[in-house]
Amino acid sequence: MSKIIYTKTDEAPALATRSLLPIVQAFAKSSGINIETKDISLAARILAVFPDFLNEDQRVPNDLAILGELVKKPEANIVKLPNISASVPQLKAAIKELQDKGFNIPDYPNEVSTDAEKDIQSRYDKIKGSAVNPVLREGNSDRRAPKAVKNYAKRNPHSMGAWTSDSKTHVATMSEGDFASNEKSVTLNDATSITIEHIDDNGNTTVLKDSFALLKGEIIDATIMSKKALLEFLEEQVEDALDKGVLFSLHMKATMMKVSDPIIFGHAVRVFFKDLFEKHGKTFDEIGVDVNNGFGNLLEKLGELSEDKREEIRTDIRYALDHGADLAMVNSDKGITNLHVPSDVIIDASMPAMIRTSGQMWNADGKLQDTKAVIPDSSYAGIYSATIDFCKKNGAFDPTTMGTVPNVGLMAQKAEEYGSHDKTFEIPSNGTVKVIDASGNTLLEHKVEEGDIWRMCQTKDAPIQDWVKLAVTRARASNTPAVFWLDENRGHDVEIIKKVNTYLKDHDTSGLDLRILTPIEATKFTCERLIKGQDTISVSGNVLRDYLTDLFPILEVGTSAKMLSIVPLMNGGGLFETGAGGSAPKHVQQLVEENHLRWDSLGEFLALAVSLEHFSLVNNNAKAKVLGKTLDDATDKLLENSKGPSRKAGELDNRGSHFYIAMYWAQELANQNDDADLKAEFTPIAKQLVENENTIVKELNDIQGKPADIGGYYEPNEDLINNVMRPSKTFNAILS
Ligand SMILES: NC(=O)C1=CN([C@@H]2O[C@H](COP(=O)(O)OP(=O)(O)OC[C@H]3O[C@@H](n4cnc5c(N)ncnc54)[C@H](OP(=O)(O)O)[C@@H]3O)[C@@H](O)[C@H]2O)C=CC1
Ligand SMILES: O=C(O)CCC(=O)C(=O)O
Ligand SMILES: [Mg+2]
Repeated sequence: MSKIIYTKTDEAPALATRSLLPIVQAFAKSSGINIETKDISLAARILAVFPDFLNEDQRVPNDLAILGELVKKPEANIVKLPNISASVPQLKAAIKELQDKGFNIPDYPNEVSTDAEKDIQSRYDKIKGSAVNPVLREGNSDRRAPKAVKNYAKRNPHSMGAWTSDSKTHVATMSEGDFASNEKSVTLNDATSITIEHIDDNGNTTVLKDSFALLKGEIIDATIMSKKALLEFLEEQVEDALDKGVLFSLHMKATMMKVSDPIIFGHAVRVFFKDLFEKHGKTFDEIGVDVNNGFGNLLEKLGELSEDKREEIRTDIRYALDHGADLAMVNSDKGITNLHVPSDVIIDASMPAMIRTSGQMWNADGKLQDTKAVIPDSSYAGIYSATIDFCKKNGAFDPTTMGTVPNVGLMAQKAEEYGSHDKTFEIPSNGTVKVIDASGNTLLEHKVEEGDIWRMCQTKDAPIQDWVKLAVTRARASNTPAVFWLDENRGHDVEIIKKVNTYLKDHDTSGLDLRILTPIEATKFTCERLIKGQDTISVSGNVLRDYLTDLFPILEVGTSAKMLSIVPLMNGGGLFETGAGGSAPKHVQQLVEENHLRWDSLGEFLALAVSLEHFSLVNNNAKAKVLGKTLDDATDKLLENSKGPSRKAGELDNRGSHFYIAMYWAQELANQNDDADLKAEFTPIAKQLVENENTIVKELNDIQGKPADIGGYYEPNEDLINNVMRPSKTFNAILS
């Protein structure tokens, strides 16, 4: 039987689910719509791959693998909430919590020698980083701000920091030796299989990756980040930040780019703390410091040293922080810097947040300061420098008048960089890396040096065709100009441009304004239009999809969580992502401290409405259509009446906002005339909800202000979390 799958994830969205899902299930039940959950939380994903370490009753199914199969089938209808893309520190914390709860799973091995350790590490490495989204995304992405959201932001603009032309904020990026400069790309005329080999200067060959299949028409590209060039660049930037009196701030995507970016992150930590590593490097090696997992790893490991040694090193760290360039802070009260944990500052969200705040970040004194945003690879850094230049010239964007930038993103089947981690290698010695096809021809070749990062990406042809089609469809449906953000100076983009030009001919493009511009030109073009209130669709590859769907939404509507984020699956199913934002760990902290959840489930409301509509089409279920339409109308009403969560304890929070969506939804169902059964069912429910509005809201607000116990972070206790998230007896009684 067909159903809607609602994903159980982590942190704030998972908390919200405990409150929202019972409402949705109650509303959908009489229409024959089954809403089932699949648990893809970090904790569940860990438990799922270690059945051999667990008691029978502790084992859980591998829900992610099940969904990974489902997305390839036409019946797929999945509402996907944001989940943790775990950095190593997060992974270790989750393992520890599960172990403390009696799950006998192994530690994350820091170093591996035995086969057993290798096996454990490889299981954990599959869970690490962005391990969920790439599995589910069997389609391209269509993200936009719904009209109601845009209108709400125009009427209730979020704060925007002012920009002046004398701001010292800037983006620093490499001009040579980086991924962008070294990229080579080819399109395959025929299907083949390839191996990746490293041949050292003495002629010894190591297979980096065994033979794997490629499809006809697939684009592959390979490139390197030169370690030498990177270190030189980082050293210059640390010095320049000190000279200019701006904050040094590194912006990476260590979660998605889970092999390359932690390595780059580690280099940045070592360069920033150069004297410290020169003086104590040997000690750090002895205690197994691995700053690819952030400077926090070093601080943690200091615990293994004698008190004297530890104090000596701490003194040197303080000296380095006091006399070096100022570091951007994640939490100045707690002394957590930009370099502490690779998952604390994630470029897609961190750069727009900075641009929204006058180009400033927090310094060690908790004050805002101009910033040097260090983005080593220059492939996409230009979009941020162009935006910053635009703000310096024109001032901050004005949410009350600016246009909107929907995105059509090439994402399906692990397209481009975001699918590259199983083909990314830190090179052990000088030599050559070759991609060799089944007939022994070398398709791509790079000279490499010890420490360089070599990587290869794949982009299949069918997703590109689907993406071009989606772009034309969106441009037509919204009558909006669409720009392909592609750079004719990059190897990979040249191959994509050829295909775009070919596949555009498959569609009726008459009267449409379609262009291909480099990312920098596209940024300027889009920004010029934005301030005139004009809309422009960005049609982009996978990385820019990620960057642009945080950048513009955060400027336009304050957060990407309010975006409609649809993934039309290539085999006919639907994946409905909620927003484009993450899972906001700060929100859980606030709930635990003062029982207030400021998570806004707007993204969930929007996703559910489209999921219901999709369900009605696929299953010929007219009631589902009515439910979807009325949910959308209820969402409009919620926005109109400002019933989103506040940020302060004692005021309406996530749970209160869910009460209002239920009340408005019931009212819309009572008022519609398309389905008499639903009208009859929901008329008395709407009445009860309205009559009890004050009681329920009071019940939901009165419990706030005190700590809330949910019995865990990664694996909360089901009873506790349900009690915390469903505290209104009156509301629960009406729902049941
Ligand atoms: N699709 C996915 O599965 C994604 C997962 N992630 C994961 O999420 C985690 C956090 O990522 P991060 O980059 O910090 O980005 P987030 O999007 O979680 O957070 C940035 C800020 O945006 C605001 N925000 C985001 N969503 C909401 C919401 N629904 N309601 C209210 N405010 C919201 C919060 O601001 P404020 O605190 O001011 O209220 C938050 O601190 C990481 O583990 C990351 O891997 C990240 C992106 C996408
Ligand atoms: O999967 C992830 O880690 C992040 C995804 C993301 O940021 C996005 O899709 O916008
Ligand atoms: Mg993103």
